[in-house]
Amino acid sequence: MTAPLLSIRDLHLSMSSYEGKAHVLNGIDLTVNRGEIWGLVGESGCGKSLTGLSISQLLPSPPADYMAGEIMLEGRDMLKLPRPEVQKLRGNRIGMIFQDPTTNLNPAFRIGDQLVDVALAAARWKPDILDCPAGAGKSERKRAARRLAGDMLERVGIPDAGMRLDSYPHQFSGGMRQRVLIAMALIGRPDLLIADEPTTALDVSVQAQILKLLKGCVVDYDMGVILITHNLGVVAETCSHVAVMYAGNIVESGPVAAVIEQPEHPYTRALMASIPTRDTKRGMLRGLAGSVPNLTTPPPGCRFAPRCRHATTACMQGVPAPVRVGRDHTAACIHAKELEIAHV
Ligand SMILES: Nc1ncnc2c1ncn2[C@@H]1O[C@H](COP(=O)(O)OP(=O)(O)OP(=O)(O)O)[C@@H](O)[C@H]1O
Repeated sequence: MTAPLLSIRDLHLSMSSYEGKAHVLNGIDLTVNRGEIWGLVGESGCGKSLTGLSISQLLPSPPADYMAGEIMLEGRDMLKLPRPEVQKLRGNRIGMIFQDPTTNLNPAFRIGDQLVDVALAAARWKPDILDCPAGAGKSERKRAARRLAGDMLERVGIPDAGMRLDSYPHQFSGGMRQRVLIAMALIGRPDLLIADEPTTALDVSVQAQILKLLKGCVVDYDMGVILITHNLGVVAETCSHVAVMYAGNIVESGPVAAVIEQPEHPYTRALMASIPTRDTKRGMLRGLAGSVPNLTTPPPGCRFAPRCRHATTACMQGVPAPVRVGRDHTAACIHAKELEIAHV
């Protein structure tokens, strides 16, 4: 049997700050296969971005301290590999897209030059992405990288791609800049793409185009994707699977259809109930009371218990293990089964 593309097991991460050590990831388990788009959702501060940054090993240590666990990328543990090996895997296996395209493109350089630089760097690990003979000289490689940059811009839907290579970032709209970042992330043909809030800064029609583009790329490039978002609507539209995070734990995970249609963890239900729908009456929107706990001094047991209307003293006894509530569908709640019955 081949190893999954990504397998995270029991990952514990703490971050040091002036307040002390915050236990920001508290036993994360996540498996991503090729062809799957996993949505990582939860309120602000639940550990979504830190999970993404941990996979690509982009957190400096200190303040980051991996206390336990493993992050296996096709069978190789990112936490145990020597630094140059990690850089190599990050360079040729993992692509990343961040939220703000303005800060991730250099305003002083033409779009084409920035894409060419990324293509040439990626070709160090994967020479075959450049369509030129082995042993080609510097200028031939650069011409091939520019051809590839033009192809990628076209692939992500930039009109007149060849000409737009000479534009500067400020000459592009926000949606076009985000497409450039997607082209940049895909140019090295990564196996895993981590997209952290890639459409939050964009209007809804551009957001829909970008998400459609991502879905197409998963099929074309046979990648796995982790899409970090606050928006359950985006997850429902785009993802095949979802992991709901709360205060450093994955509290529910499974196929999108199962989790969205039959959420089993009280936190997921509360998140779903806070989404306005056509039927939501004025003044009737149910927000989620309270806030994510301070992770330097988290509550004992289930971290959601202080905000949960179903909590009992048993919930304070230990971190609940995920229980199976459906096919490939788990919820980390000791009351999940009984609540499921009450819910039907
Ligand atoms: N460099 C850091 N030093 C100390 N604590 C940090 C650091 N970065 C993040 N944290 C803490 O880790 C927790 C998780 O942060 P993270 O950015 O992963 O949350 P998130 O779910 O992605 O939130 P958002 O949706 O707002 O981006 C938060 O409590 C945050 O304050």
